[in-house]
Amino acid sequence: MALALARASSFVPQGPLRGPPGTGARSSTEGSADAAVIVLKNVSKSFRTPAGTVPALVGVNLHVRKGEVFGIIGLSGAGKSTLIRTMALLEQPDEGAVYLDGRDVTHLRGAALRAERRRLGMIFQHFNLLRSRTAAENVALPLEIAGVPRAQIRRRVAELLDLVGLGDRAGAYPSQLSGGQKQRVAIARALATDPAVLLSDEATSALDPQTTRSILALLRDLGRRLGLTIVLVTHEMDVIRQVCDRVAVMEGGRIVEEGPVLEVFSRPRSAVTRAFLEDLRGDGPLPAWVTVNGKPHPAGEDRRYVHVTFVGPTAAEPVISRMVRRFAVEANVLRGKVDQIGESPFGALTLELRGAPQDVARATEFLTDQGLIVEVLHHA
Ligand SMILES: Nc1ncnc2c1ncn2[C@@H]1O[C@H](COP(=O)(O)OP(=O)(O)OP(=O)(O)O)[C@@H](O)[C@H]1O
Repeated sequence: MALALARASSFVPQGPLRGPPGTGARSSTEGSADAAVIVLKNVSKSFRTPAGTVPALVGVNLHVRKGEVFGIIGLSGAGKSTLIRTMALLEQPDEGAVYLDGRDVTHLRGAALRAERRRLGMIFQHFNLLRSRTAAENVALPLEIAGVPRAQIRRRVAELLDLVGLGDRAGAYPSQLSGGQKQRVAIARALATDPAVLLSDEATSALDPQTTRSILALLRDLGRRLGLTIVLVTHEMDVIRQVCDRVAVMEGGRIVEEGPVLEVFSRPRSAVTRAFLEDLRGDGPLPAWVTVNGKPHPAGEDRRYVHVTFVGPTAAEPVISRMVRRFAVEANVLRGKVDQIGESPFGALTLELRGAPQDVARATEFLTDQGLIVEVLHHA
């Protein structure tokens, strides 16, 4: 790709990567390969409303590493938009500090603030394109504001539109483009000033599932090709599943859980994370047809209900059939999901195991020994 987005350092100062100051985070090693690009340290933010003060962020600590896709998920009102707007330097915290490439950018103003913002591209749920401008003119806008010469703008806009697969729609107005195409234009515009970080606030929430997949694949691809760091806010765990490396779960302005996506999906700790994952993990309450008043039936028989999660290589092994052959148990699959998290296989099954208690217990142990994550749901 001609663009190969040769980092346009002429108008975007590239600061040295330094470790974030004293967060206690794993990435605080000076100059390490996974140095944090964005660090938030004890960030709090409230809004005053006629009804009183609304705490939107409460003591938030997090670090986003260079080159990763970092997801932020939460229910409506959890504080996600306020958090990403704080990262985009569009909101200033009441307390705490924000670091970009190791520099404290919490209280910048004027030209210094504008220069840092150019390092942070942002895309939105409703695209925010100017209707009176063509796709090319929308992409050109940040370059015009940055004072880039006309000929250079023309070249770069063409490259950016090619990069997002819209080279042939340069002259189209937003009203002539589909939702997915509009978001592609918005992505090209966000990349125009060659940011280090792309911040996405519910960028796929207005799109159908197929278009969502193509936009997420584009973001993932751009992240890899350009060495971009991507932070995305969503209320859909499926978006996190498809594209993120790590995830933070928010509730009531706080981060209640954070970790690599595979780990959080395999062993969710908080109730809100579990609720988000119920469909993907298939581990809600037992189906009504195996329960009476929430208890398994028929009582008195030797049955155990287990939820097993397979991740990585174990997902490809016939572990359940081996268990049935080896132990005097029968296994009834009550529900299940087999899918992928990023590029790793992931499976989750709820099983009813029938047999003598000692056989059922040994079979359950076997599943754990084979590397599956096993939760016993009910023991009749
Ligand atoms: N400008 C504002 N003025 C007053 N209150 C605000 C403002 N922005 C956010 N809030 C409040 O702060 C809290 C967090 O809002 P925020 O928009 O960050 O949450 P969210 O997780 O992004 O929600 P949603 O998914 O609905 O957008 C909410 O109670 C919200 O009403």
